[in-house]
Amino acid sequence: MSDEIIVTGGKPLNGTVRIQGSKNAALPIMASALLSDGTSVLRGCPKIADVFLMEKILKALGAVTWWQDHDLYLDCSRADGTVIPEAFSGKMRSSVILLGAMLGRNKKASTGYPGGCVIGKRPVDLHIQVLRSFGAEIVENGSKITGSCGKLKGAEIFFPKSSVGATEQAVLAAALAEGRTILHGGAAEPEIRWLVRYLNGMGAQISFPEKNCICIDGVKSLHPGDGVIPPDRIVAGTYLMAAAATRGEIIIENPPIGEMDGILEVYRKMGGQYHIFGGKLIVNGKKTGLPLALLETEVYPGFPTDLQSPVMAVLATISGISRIREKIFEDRYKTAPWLNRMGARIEIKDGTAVIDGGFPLKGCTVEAQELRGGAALVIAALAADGTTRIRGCRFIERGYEHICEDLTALGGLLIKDRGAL
Ligand SMILES: CC(=O)N[C@H]1[C@@H](OP(=O)(O)OP(=O)(O)OC[C@H]2O[C@@H](n3ccc(=O)[nH]c3=O)[C@H](O)[C@@H]2O)O[C@H](CO)[C@@H](O)[C@@H]1O
Ligand SMILES: C=C(OP(=O)(O)O)C(=O)O
Repeated sequence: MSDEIIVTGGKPLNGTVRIQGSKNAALPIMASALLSDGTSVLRGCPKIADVFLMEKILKALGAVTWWQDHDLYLDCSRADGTVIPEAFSGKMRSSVILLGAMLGRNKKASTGYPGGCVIGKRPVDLHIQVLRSFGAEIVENGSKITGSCGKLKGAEIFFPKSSVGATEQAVLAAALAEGRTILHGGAAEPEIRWLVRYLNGMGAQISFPEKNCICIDGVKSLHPGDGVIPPDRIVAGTYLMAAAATRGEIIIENPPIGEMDGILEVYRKMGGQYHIFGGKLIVNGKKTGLPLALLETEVYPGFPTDLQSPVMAVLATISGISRIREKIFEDRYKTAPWLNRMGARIEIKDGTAVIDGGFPLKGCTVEAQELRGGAALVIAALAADGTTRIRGCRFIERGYEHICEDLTALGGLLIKDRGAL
């Protein structure tokens, strides 16, 4: 079966776009539904492959789920399963954060190792340390992680490095644990705050007493949650980069503007212009044209690793030498050879991408090997002359609900080709 996006490029984007709900906010909030015996609602939830997969896992654990438009209902009254099928866990990184919630609920949990984008080693040692800190016994046996516990007990945890997933794991485990948990040096990404807001809406007692510190007073029970999933800052950033690469002018109707400082700063350094009016982000990418001496990916509020490949595609359109150093995931440069096939000149030297930009990009056949790398290929294809066939559309669909429709409405021409079924 064909699994391609066909892009006819060469035209500046122009028009207005709305941003879907955030994948990385929705997934841990779905996990939090396991902490109550009732029906939780996620409003404005994106209909993307990873959300559908998390829904399948919750169903395998006994939840009953349904959708009303973009509102996802999760009835977890009988979600007492303790085993995540390996076929599901291996397809998604976020499957691992269910362990804390499952242990909190059912005292037992087992899963295969998590999958997700292949962008580096991505170990789970911090997740396991976190769960052990709460008193859980965790055994790793070849392909499985198995946990058991009595009542989880609150703990003081010092994270040796910032990890979004391990922080979510700790917050989910602590919500129903006995006593107080204090997390030092956990991740500060906005998705953590969205999870906390949702859990507090369920009756959890979580606060941020000072910078880099989260305090969770465990409660005996939580009621079901009901909350909105925020717009996706990475999707907003992707469309911003698409406007920059094509020197287009677009309006983003509902940007999560408070979460985009690091992204907008880099866009501005490339010569891009924008202003905010009535909560909308008005983007003028016409003057994009300045190379970046060195862009480093950072934890929040710095420039996010998830937009590293999209910005690389933009830099390929800008004359001069730019450099990108990926500091979070050591193997997140897989898109560079495909961009080179389109006419870019990118070399990876000692963990740094050196982009000699401004050479014309030409449509050809390329292959997405992971989610954001795939989005970067879409951006390059929009800026290229001619037609590009991007294989591996399924990776892009893990996180983008309607990238073809959105960018076509902005004047790009994208067609999904699934071939004969
Ligand atoms: C579903 C989701 O929200 N995914 C996001 C999440 O992934 P994820 O939660 O997997 O990323 P982490 O923040 O945990 O990873 C940060 C770094 O810590 C390392 N690490 C992580 C866990 C661990 O147990 N041991 C360890 O060494 C990782 O290999 C990486 O180098 O945050 C990443 C960093 O912002 C984003 O790129 C992903 O889009
Ligand atoms: C790396 C990503 O996702 P995951 O952690 O789910 O693989 C991403 O969203 O860019």
